[in-house]
Amino acid sequence: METSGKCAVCDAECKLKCTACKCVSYCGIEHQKKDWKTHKLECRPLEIAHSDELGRYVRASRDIKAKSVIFTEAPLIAGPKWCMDDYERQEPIFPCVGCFRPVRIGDLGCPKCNWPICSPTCEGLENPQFHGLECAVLRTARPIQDKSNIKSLLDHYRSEALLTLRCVLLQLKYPQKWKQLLELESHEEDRKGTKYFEEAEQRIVSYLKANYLDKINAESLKTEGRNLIPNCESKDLHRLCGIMEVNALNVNLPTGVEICALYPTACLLEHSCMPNCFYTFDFTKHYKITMIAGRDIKKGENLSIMYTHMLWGTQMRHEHLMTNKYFVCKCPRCADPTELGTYISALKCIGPEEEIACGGTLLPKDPHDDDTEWFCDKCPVRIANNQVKFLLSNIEEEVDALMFERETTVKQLEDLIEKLKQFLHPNHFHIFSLKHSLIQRYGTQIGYSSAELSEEMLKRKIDMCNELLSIVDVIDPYAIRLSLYTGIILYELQLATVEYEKRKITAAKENNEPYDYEELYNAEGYLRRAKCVLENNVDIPQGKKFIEAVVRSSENLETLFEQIKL
Ligand SMILES: C[S@@+](CC[C@H](N)C(=O)[O-])C[C@H]1O[C@@H](n2cnc3c(N)ncnc32)[C@H](O)[C@@H]1O
Repeated sequence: METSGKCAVCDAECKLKCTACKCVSYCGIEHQKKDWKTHKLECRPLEIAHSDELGRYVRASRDIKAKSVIFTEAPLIAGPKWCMDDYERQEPIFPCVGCFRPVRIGDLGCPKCNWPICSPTCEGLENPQFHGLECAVLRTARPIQDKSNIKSLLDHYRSEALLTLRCVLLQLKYPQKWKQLLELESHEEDRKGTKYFEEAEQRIVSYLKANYLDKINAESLKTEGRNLIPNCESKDLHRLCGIMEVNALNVNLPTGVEICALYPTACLLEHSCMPNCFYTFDFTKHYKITMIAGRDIKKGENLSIMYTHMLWGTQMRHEHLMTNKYFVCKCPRCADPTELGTYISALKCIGPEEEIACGGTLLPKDPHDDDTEWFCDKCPVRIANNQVKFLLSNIEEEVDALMFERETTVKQLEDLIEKLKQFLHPNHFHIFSLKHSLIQRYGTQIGYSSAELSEEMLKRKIDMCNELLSIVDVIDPYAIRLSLYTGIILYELQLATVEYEKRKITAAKENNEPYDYEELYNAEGYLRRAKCVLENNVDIPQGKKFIEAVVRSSENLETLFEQIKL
């Protein structure tokens, strides 16, 4: 492909580009060879393109093999979570301004600005990409009067405003990063008047201006005749909030703290409900992101990640993408009322008359339309979307209440599943999450240990695992996004299968009958697959825990095989 540019070696106008990444130009083969040692470190199998529908997007510039690293990059900026719920704002735990380690607000403060820190020797305090620059701004605020009042402390030290401040300050020391940041999509016009805009106004924009930025600039205007920090009018700060809303990736640290980061290339990947890439973060190297191919990707294919939750139904995903990212996803799953035959959003029809259930399934006519009708595939029943929404919001409350309980019991989960089956398709995402919890309790909860489970219960667990597997295999066939969920299902399926088979082995021995190994070989296969899909989760505590459990189960199964063969 030929496009004009300047030679990376001699700066001459030229038309040849590196054929692999198409990002760097050369005047000829000689200079390309000369530059290869440097360029190969950043030569990436991608190119950035533009369309009216997507804005900028990224596509593969050559075939990419599954599981290969597509690129690694450092963030433009990282900071504490910028968009919080009310309950999060009341938490007295604060991410250290230097390194995000969780600390108690009011305990220890930065020696210069007094914002919460983990230790006066924390490395991030001097680092301009973390607290180094902002410290000079934060110390200009009036000191807090009542340090014993947690509420005033939380209002004075607003961690949610720091990322916006860090973005603004980028221009002072990192002009190239600032330029890249401003090139990111902000949907600033679409945001105006939304509740997110209003919230950002109250919690971030007016707070930063009133307490820090306006004062600093008024002072510098007086003494130096210029704004010390340019581009920090309300509209500029709102644009930055828009950039964060549309692009920021959440980074869940092993400490449980959630932070947000913006990346120059990773933030350009488009959304798909069936993405072909996934990413991991390096917590030791300042939150570098690594983008990995989730499956084989063909040259010319767009690279995609998932911006929303894969286990939500289309209407919830649609609402999230519309209100936070301002677009309608047109992927095959979103366009199909059955969601690729999984029926993950489907309801049960109660029939035209209350007493006679028709056994049919209710589906939305147009999953994207807020006024859509839901129709039954067996009888003439039609339901308005508002009614469905009302039913689902009540169900969601009930499911959440149970899931957030400290010790949810098997009985509670079984009862709620039975109750919800009257209204929801058995594959519905609410039932999916309850069943996913339940399979992990069969075999572990007091009174339900493996040995205590009846044959019928073991069978039920096996069936449930297979049902869940059949859903994830359709919506995430390469376990790109649901790898942990899938790994857990496979692990639990194997546990129940082995326990069931052990009993069959004992019975076969007692009756002097031959034993058929098939199911045990299947269990071996579940473990192999679990190991493979969990690979992506080595860096997260829950993933690590399950990988270790899978390894232990493999050893146990090997021992069992040896014992039977004796
Ligand atoms: C994280 S940004 C991606 C980069 C962006 N296209 C740009 O030009 O900077 C997200 C925005 O890209 C667009 N986008 C991403 N995926 C899309 C999709 N599947 N369909 C339509 N627009 C999409 C939307 O405007 C969305 O708000």
